[in-house]
Amino acid sequence: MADSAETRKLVYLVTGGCGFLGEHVVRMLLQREPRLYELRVFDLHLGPWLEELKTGPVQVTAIQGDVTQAHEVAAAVAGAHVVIHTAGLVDVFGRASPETIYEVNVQGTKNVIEACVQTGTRFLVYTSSMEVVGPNIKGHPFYRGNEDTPYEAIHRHPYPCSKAQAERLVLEANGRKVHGGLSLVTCALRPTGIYGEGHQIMRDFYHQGLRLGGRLFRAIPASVEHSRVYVGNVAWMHVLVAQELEQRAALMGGQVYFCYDESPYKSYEDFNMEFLGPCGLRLVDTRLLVPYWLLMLLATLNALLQWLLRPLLLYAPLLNPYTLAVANTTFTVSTNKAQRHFGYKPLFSWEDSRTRTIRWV
Ligand SMILES: NC(=O)C1=CN([C@@H]2O[C@H](COP(=O)(O)OP(=O)(O)OC[C@H]3O[C@@H](n4cnc5c(N)ncnc54)[C@H](O)[C@@H]3O)[C@@H](O)[C@H]2O)C=CC1
Ligand SMILES: CC(C)CCC[C@@H](C)[C@H]1CC[C@H]2[C@@H]3[C@H](O)CC4=CC(=O)CC[C@]4(C)[C@H]3CC[C@]12C
Repeated sequence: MADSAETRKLVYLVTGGCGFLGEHVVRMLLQREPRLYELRVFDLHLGPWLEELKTGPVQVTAIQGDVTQAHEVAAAVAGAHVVIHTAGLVDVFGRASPETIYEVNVQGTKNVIEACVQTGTRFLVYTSSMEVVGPNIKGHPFYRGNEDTPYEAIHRHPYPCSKAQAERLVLEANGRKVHGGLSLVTCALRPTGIYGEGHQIMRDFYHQGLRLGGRLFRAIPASVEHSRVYVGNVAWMHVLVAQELEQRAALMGGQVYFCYDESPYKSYEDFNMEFLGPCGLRLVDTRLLVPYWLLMLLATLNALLQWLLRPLLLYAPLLNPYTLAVANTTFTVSTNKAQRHFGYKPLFSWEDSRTRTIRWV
């Protein structure tokens, strides 16, 4: 019954649908949204894996496009019931210029909102980030916080600034009249650091460990805790929000939700070792910590080198003053808002999430 042509009526658009998170959202929609008729996957770079999805009962339409181009976005949005906007430039390493980051993350989001308004699309789910809140430039810890926890959210880095601006635009757009006279319903999801199949930085750490003879050196004290969330659960939350937004518009419209699951609070490195350990790497004697002053010196040196070498080549290592500050500041989330508002429960247990990630690494 769920698969019959009459029940399949909805058109979804996923921007950034070929990214790390976007691919999981796309696959999750195909598995868990029985009302789906057409799924539009919009991305600057389309993945070859999309081809295999085209043989199923849902019409999968691959759209190669750029969110900074308003006309391309409007064409993709026209006729969609729901837009899940995950496209973004995730760059905390100085690979792209601040202008490009703003262009994609802020202007791109403006284009998506305006396209919804012009074409009459009513439901918009935005992938925001915990970085919209923190860690802030003062390095204040955010310990077991929720969506209402007071925190001085002050940033200088272009990535969190751009995500914060884009999130504000999305939330302010809630209630705007769209073409046809109905109201736009928007909400924003704030994942903490996402991990899982396709998490490139995890692979980079793995390869670095192999180059160092199977060892990694602890840089961040084990007492600095981070919340992390499995990509499958983040995708599931997006799908659930998209499904519930119409029925619960008054409650959910204009709201933000942290993405959370049962993944344990750990330091960035200890958490990564949950996956890299079973793959044969070890964190060298946990009492031997690289001194903070040395890390800061290296991070500053990296930033200087990046600036000096910019005219010649792109030097963008993982360690810079910003990533060091993020990695070195406790940021943990403890909330049940998503459960209270739209019945979210993680689809994948910690054990499942761990096993799937290890298999992938
Ligand atoms: N990876 C993480 O830990 C977290 C990610 N996020 C957010 O989740 C979203 C997805 O991030 P990831 O999947 O990790 O990144 P990703 O880089 O793997 O995916 C982003 C996708 O957006 C596409 N894209 C970039 N610029 C575009 C443009 N101008 N037009 C169309 N498509 C464009 C890319 O081609 C890519 O496929 C982003 O909005 C990011 O800010 C939020 C919190 C944590
Ligand atoms: C060797 C260093 C001491 C450790 C470097 C670790 C960093 C590369 C990563 C530490 C924390 C990560 C960020 C965090 O998980 C939150 C994020 C949210 C986003 O929206 C995008 C990704 C990221 C900024 C993530 C990026 C890598 C870290 C800075």
